[in-house]
Amino acid sequence: MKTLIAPSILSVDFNNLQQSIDIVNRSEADWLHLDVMDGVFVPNLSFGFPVIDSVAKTTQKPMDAHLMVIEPDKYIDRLRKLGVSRVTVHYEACPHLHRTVQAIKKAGMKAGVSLNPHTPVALLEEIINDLDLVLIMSVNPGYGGQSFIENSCPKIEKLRQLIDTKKASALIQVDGGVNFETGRRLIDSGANVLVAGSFVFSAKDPIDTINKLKKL
Ligand SMILES: O=C(CO)[C@@H](O)[C@H](O)COP(=O)(O)O
Ligand SMILES: [Fe+2]
Repeated sequence: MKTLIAPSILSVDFNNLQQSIDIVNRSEADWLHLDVMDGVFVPNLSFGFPVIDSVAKTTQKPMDAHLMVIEPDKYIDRLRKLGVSRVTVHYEACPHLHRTVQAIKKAGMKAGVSLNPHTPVALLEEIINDLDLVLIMSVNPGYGGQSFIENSCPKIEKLRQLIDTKKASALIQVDGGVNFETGRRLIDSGANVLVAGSFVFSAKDPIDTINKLKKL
């Protein structure tokens, strides 16, 4: 399948948020990645419902919410009402992961599970067939602009093997430190969806950068 690109607005200038949404709208991006952080699951706060509500009004791309929060179940209904298409929760934040995944799907959204860099893919064995997406964190979640963790490529190969063995259909998304070079290697390892934040929005020509990532 073709690689999907999900630009993250975490590192944009929020004084000019509309400008960044327009960039993504005018590009060949597939989804718009929204990083929600609660300052508890990760050591940072980002944005929540008021910002997602504003974004929802003008984005032409499906909204892909990456919840770096504890107790994500509390937010599922409001995300659905705001028009979010996919919700990804963290394995490490969900003691009742199966229940959380079912609640996301019951609300009519696609369900993803994210793994921190230290969390083995084998832990998804009993739930992989219920998932629409697995998000491999290639940095420790919490901040944009960090360097890529090399172990992410062999980890994606293991996940691809698990998905194939189980005849599952989950997409493999990767998030953190993605650029042309790491992006190429991630695709070769089996990734389907690349999230890119600072690489896109610090580029001279963000639209061209998104379109080139798409062609990797
Ligand atoms: O989830 C996160 C960070 O926790 C990401 O989505 C970042 O926004 C990616 O930023 P870059 O590494 O691409 O700058
Ligand atoms: Fe993210």
